[in-house]
Amino acid sequence: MPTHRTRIKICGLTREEDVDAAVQAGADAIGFVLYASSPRAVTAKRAGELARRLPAFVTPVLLFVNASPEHIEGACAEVPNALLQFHGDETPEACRAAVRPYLRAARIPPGSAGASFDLLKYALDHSDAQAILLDAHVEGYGGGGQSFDWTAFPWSHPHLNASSRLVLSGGLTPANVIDGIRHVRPWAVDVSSGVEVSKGIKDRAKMLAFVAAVRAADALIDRSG
Ligand SMILES: O=C(O)c1ccccc1N[C@@H]1O[C@H](COP(=O)(O)O)[C@@H](O)[C@H]1O
Repeated sequence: MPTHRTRIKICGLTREEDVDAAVQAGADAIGFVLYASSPRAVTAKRAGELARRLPAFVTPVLLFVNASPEHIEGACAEVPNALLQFHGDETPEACRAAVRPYLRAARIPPGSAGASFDLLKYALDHSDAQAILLDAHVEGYGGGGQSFDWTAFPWSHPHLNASSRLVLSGGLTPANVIDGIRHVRPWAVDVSSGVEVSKGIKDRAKMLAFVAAVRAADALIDRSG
């Protein structure tokens, strides 16, 4: 019996058929990118249309990068049950001001520089976030298909892991997600590029393979200790 069921978010969806396929594959959360510079950007109205396809217990996530309070409020009006994801340079105060549950992205520098990122301080500064979403530091803020060094941090620190506050993202694929879960032991994983045909267009077979790999990790990795 698995000791943990890793939650799965699939992000950057733009089409009805991809939303339906992601839900059928077993995603727990579906992300919509409300950042105009992203190739996966959707408008607030479009996010609302797509989110209304989601069944109960599948959470819509609205991703923002340095958005104005008006933009956030307008998008929340379209998707009233959304969890927010702040993926830019937002301060803890700006995140809190949205008065919604949110994920806060931490953008980890590549390679050995990752170890110099003070993740504990970051998590404490953003203690109101439901979870800290770990991503690689890339041009354009995110969605770059790049991984960071998963061995860079003391993941077993009680403030990070025992409180189930980590979401692993950044360059995850069906081929590497088991290894990522083994190293980081996150509450959830988040994928975009790794399940795509092209930016914003998802691949049904890759989404199924990704979910199957996460379930295999859950079966293989003992989280009871
Ligand atoms: O998807 C985007 O275009 C994007 C743009 C700006 C900020 C974040 C973005 N996506 C998020 O980036 C991570 C990692 O994505 P990937 O799997 O490496 O492609 C993920 O949280 C996406 O939600």
